[in-house]
Amino acid sequence: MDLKSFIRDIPDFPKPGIIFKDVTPLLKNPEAFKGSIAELKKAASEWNFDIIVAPEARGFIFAAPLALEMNKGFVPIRKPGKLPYKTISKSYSLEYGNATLEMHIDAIEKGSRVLILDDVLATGGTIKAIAEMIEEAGGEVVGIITIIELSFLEPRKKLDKYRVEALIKY
Ligand SMILES: O=P(O)(O)OC[C@H]1O[C@H](OP(=O)(O)OP(=O)(O)O)[C@H](O)[C@@H]1O
Ligand SMILES: Nc1ncnc2[nH]cnc12
Repeated sequence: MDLKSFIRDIPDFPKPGIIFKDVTPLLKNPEAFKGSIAELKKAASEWNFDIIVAPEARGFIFAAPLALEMNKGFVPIRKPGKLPYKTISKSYSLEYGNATLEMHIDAIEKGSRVLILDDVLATGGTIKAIAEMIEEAGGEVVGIITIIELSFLEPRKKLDKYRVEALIKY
C-alpha cells in the first residue's frame, strides 16, 4: 500500500520553516490505517521484544493497535505531570522546540526487551530521550520503528547504536 500518498505536508506549522508531516488523512482512511499497522507488524516481527513503548500523543495512536495485534504490553511515555506514580523524566530538543517526557519508574522490568514506536522520526531527540529512560530503568532497546523518517535531519546520527526502521523516508 502507498502509505506516502496519505501523508499531507503542512508548510510553516507549528513554526515558520517547518514542513509538518500530517498523518490525519492516513488515520481517517480505514484501509490506510490498517495498512500502516500491518506494515509496522511486518517490520516488528523481525525482532524479539517483550514490550512496546511510545510517546503521546501521536505515538499512542499507532502503538496501541500494534501492541494488541502482536500480543505485547504497552508502556505510555507522557508529557509532564500526567502520570500518577513516580516517574523518570528527560528533557530534550526536537525539530520545533524543547520538551520533557516522563515514564513511570516501574514501567520497565530489568532486562526486558523493548521496541520503541513513534509516528515521526525527525531530529531523533524524542526517541533518544525515551531510549535513555528505558536504559536507566534497566531495559534493553532492541529496535526503533516509525511510520515516517525525515532523513535529511539525520536522526540516525543520534541513534547510531540502535536498529532503526522507518516505513516512509523523506
Ligand atoms: O525526532 P524529533 O525531532 O524529536 O521529533 C519527533 C517527535 O515530534 C512529534 O511529537 P510532538 O512532541 O510534536 O508531540 P505530539 O505527538 O503530541 O504532537 C512526533 O510525534 C515525534 O514524537
Ligand atoms: N516535520 C514534522 N512533522 C510532523 N511531526 C514532527 N515532529 C517533528 N518534526 C515533525
